[in-house]
Amino acid sequence: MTQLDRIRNFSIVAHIDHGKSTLADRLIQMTGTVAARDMKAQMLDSMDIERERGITIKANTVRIEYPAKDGNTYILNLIDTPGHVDFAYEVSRSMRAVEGSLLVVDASQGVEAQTLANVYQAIDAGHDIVPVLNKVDLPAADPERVKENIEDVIGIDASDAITISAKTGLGIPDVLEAIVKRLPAPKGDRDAPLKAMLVDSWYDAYLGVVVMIRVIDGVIRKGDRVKMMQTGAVYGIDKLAVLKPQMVDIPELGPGEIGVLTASIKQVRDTRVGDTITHERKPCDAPLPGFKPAQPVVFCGLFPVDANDFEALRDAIEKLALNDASFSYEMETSAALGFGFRMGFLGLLHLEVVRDRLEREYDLDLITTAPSVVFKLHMKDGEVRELHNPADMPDLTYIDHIEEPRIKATIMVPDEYLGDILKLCQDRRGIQLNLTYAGSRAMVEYDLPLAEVVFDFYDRLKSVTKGYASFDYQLSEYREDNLVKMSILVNDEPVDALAIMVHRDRAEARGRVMVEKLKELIPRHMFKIPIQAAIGGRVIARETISAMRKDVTAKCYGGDATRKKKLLEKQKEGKKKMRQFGKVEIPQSAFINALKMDS
Ligand SMILES: Nc1nc2c(ncn2[C@@H]2O[C@H](COP(=O)(O)OP(=O)(O)OP(=O)(O)O)[C@@H](O)[C@H]2O)c(=O)[nH]1
Repeated sequence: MTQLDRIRNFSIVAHIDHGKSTLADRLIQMTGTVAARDMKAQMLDSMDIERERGITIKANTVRIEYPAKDGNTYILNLIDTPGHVDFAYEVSRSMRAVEGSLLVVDASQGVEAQTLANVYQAIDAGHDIVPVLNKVDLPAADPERVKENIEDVIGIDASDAITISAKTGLGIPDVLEAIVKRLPAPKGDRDAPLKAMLVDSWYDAYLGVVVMIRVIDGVIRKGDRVKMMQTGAVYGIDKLAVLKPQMVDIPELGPGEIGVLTASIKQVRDTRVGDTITHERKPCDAPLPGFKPAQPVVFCGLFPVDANDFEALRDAIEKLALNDASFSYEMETSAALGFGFRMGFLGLLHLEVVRDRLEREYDLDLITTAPSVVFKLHMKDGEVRELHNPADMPDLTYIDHIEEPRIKATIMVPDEYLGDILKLCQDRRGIQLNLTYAGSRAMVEYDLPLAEVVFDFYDRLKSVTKGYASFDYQLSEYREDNLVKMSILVNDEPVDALAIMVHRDRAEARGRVMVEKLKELIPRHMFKIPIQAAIGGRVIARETISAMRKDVTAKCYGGDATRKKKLLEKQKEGKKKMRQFGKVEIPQSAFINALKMDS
């Protein structure tokens, strides 16, 4: 048995909440990789937000040593992958670094949209797949039905699926044996020139940039001088380690192995995921086929509520960018909001995570403008421009036509909610592509404009189906449509942060909803405030907030001074979350809430 024969590299693919992290924790625990006293629930979800929200964002990895029943000790490298649609690109890149997958399906639920999307990525990457039915401790678990479901919907053999409960530990030894028996060992040539794949990289406060690699051929050692084939940069390796999951130094990594290195790399942006690492002196012939870099698809403006916080915001964004190369940012000025940043994200969840971190970890109060997709403006002079911000929309007379990104969405939903889903998709300008059934669940595919999905589609989908629908999407193409910019005027002043691109046929309805919402969201002032939605110079919807005296202490007759003080303080507190537009104060929450559609 060679060294390679004792290695297994794998990932776990699952729909969100089907128990991937719990299973990973169990595998770590049962092999004694982490001493029981150091075991925290969800070992691999290292970021606070991840733990709080229970989602895995950054792919992590762990090396497990497992003494198998055949008497050999195997090295099992698990790469953890995120489950949410926004992070599909992270899934695809980690998949290329391993040979097999455990497909975890909740035995009380069955296959969901992200199970499908993730397992297809594993199949594309050429993986061998071991189906694992989790949560069999639940009374609603029906492993036999879910086996059939896997065979029907995914089309792989599930007859020897392993039934487990990651919660109680039932069946975990079978999973470990199956990894060794049913997944292939990696291939590679120790004597060939070094060829390693850059799988991931992140910023560590003590070590600087840490790079995760998978060695394909050759051997990498501490002190080696290596070259990144795509960027051409050369580095000396300072540290070589494996993750257990904490770093443990190791003198070398051979073919099939997964580990991390540090090499005085300044920022994560200097590393390209998918790049090939080789020796400077004796390089390999050809790099590995590249990865597609992550492309931001959702853009929005982020502005500090307090203009004095601009420098603090810049600082915070630069710090976050050290660790997350997947969002883009550039400075933006808005007539209404002052200085801020236009930022690009992989999806809405990504946007929320980044905004949350800025607010929480850096103690900033932020205004988020309407999320927008990238429109392509075909100008009359033949130029094609990308529009990241509706506020930058040029005069219509220069534009020949506008294209918008479309997606192919897959939605899985219990029968009884199908009608609601079809209506929701129809309302969002969807075109139905396909409708199939697996048992009492329907799988429907829609062609939808991304712009109609980025905002609150996912929330709506969850609420109309009481959480039972699952959803996944892929970008498909850019297509022409009748799109216009709708402006919102508050007290006759256009508020650029509320401008959106809409389909002309929907403009009136959207405009009406927005002005009605704003009427509720903007508090009364001492004067009348007209709120209008307009396309070009034409007003398409209008509401008016009537005037009011706003002496909040007026009702406190007599001398209750503390009560009066409290009220004034409360009002001051409220002010911090307001933004001044001309004479009108608009609460921070209005910017997002005005855009929510109730259809
Ligand atoms: N009853 C029961 N609950 C389980 C089992 N495995 C996991 N859970 C629970 O299911 C929920 C989701 O589990 P996670 O391990 O966080 O799911 P995940 O797939 O890693 O989710 P993401 O990290 O968000 O992708 C948690 O509340 C777990 O405690 C099980 O075998 N039985």
